[in-house]
Amino acid sequence: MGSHPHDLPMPVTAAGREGLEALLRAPRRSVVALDFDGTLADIVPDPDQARAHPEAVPALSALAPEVDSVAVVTGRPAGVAVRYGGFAGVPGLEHLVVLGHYGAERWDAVTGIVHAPAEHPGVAAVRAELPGFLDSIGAWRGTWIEEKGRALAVHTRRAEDPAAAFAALREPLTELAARHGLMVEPGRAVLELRPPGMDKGVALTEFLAERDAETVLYAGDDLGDLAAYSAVEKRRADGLPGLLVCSGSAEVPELAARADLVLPGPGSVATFLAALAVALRG
Ligand SMILES: O=P(O)(O)OC[C@H]1O[C@H](O[C@H]2O[C@H](CO)[C@@H](O)[C@H](O)[C@H]2O)[C@H](O)[C@@H](O)[C@@H]1O
Repeated sequence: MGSHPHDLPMPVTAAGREGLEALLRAPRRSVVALDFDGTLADIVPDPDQARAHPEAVPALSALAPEVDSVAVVTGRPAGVAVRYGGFAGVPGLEHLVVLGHYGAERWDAVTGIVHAPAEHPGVAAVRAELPGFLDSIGAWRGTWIEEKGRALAVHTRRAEDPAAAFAALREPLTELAARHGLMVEPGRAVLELRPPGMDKGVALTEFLAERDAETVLYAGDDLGDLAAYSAVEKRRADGLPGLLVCSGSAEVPELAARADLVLPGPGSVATFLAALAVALRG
């Protein structure tokens, strides 16, 4: 990987280099949008123990005043991401926005309020059926259900063979979800049953339109981030610059293959964001 004049790592694609140049040239027209788990927070076996990397919030609070806005775009409930990220009341992050549940929920630091739609009725039905359903198809030891309020996630990271459990559960859970008007969102050793109609691409596109942004930097690590990648690629096809950053892992090669810049995990993402803040401050 080459180095940029501002001591920033050089994106490997021409489109990515254009995106970074545009961000450096016009930061006030730029949005920085980031996924939470795996990008700002290291992956851990228990989702309740996930926290922002110690360098992530200081980097974001240095960067946010230099750009139009910073948004966290996550599959987590917005309030959970705010808590686990430690995002509330941080100097520099007074205008942070957290788009939770793949954009169905929104928390604004300015108000401290989460806006959310009514719960999809299929979630209650799946909640009632899921434990028995998993038993009936032969529970994989170590799989467990995360209660997400507006969705339910079946985790396989703690199973004896996480990849085999994921593969075996994917089709039956997709059928269960479809019976109740839900969809399955696959992720890193997780299959989430959630309402359709929103994804990170829609959420990001709407946020960029709201901000009238010219340039976007999007960083993610998981399959759910591919929709946001597609949104940035579509904007680039329309002549609007963007930079796609991947918080890399062996678990999700699909994202690295489409990224302009692959960084080895949340610690490196935080270092990159801090360097970007320094470069923008001149
Ligand atoms: O969109 P994200 O911010 O990346 O959230 C997606 C899912 O993240 C969580 O699961 C992932 O992180 C866990 C903690 O590190 C890990 O144990 C799990 O294997 C990962 O898939 C969260 O629990 C899910 O609800 C989110 O959908």
